Amino acid sequence: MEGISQLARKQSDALWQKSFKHPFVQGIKHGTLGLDSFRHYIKQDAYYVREFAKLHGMAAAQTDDAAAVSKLLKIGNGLAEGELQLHQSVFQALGISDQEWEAFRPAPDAYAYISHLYHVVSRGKLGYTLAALMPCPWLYYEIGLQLKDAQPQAKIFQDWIAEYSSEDIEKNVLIERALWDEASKDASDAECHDMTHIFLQSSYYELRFWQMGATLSDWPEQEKGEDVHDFYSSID
Ligand SMILES: Cc1ncc(CO)c(N)n1
Repeated sequence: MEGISQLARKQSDALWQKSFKHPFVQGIKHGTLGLDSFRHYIKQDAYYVREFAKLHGMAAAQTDDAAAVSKLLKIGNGLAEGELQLHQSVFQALGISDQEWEAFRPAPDAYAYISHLYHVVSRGKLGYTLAALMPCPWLYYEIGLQLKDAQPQAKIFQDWIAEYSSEDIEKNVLIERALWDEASKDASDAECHDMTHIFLQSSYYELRFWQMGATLSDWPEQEKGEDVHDFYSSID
């Protein structure tokens, strides 16, 4: 029988294809992405991954199966250690100072994605939680597969590709898919429908994350004298 993970992946395929083709992803592959875009993205992503690691602790609290608790905490710990290391080396390469990081606030799209994850996790059901969390490692794993033979000139892009084409990410995807399929094996049709929708929502936020990087989108900065009227002019 087809598990929930396979069903959700199929239903989100059109959105995933948009991520694969996104100019931000293609720009990393070909080494043509502007460093200002990557810089914006990587700060948002350092915030994202830190919260994502914390969310694994909350996911672990939603099961009494000791093996599942251990797997989720281990993945969360790996995220906190491994990926944050990448972020730190990239921060250094891009000259992002401690002071700049202290002043950092998540942009609307990063904030919305993380808020969505906390919202779903707060429902307290592991199946729903994994539906929300899974597009993150899984989409990046598939992007890693597609980019692994690319040789962009910049070392930061090479390192980024290496991170997401590692065996670790593949293992994590398989472990979490199995946990999700198992947690959902007795789910009703309505619950399956909810979970595939949650997976689709996260997939949509993944797409927005690339777009946020590509367009440098952020809150209007009144402190810097940015004209808030300009910011809203397209809405009037
Ligand atoms: C936004 C986002 N999604 C997924 C991953 C994969 O860990 C990441 N680093 N950032």
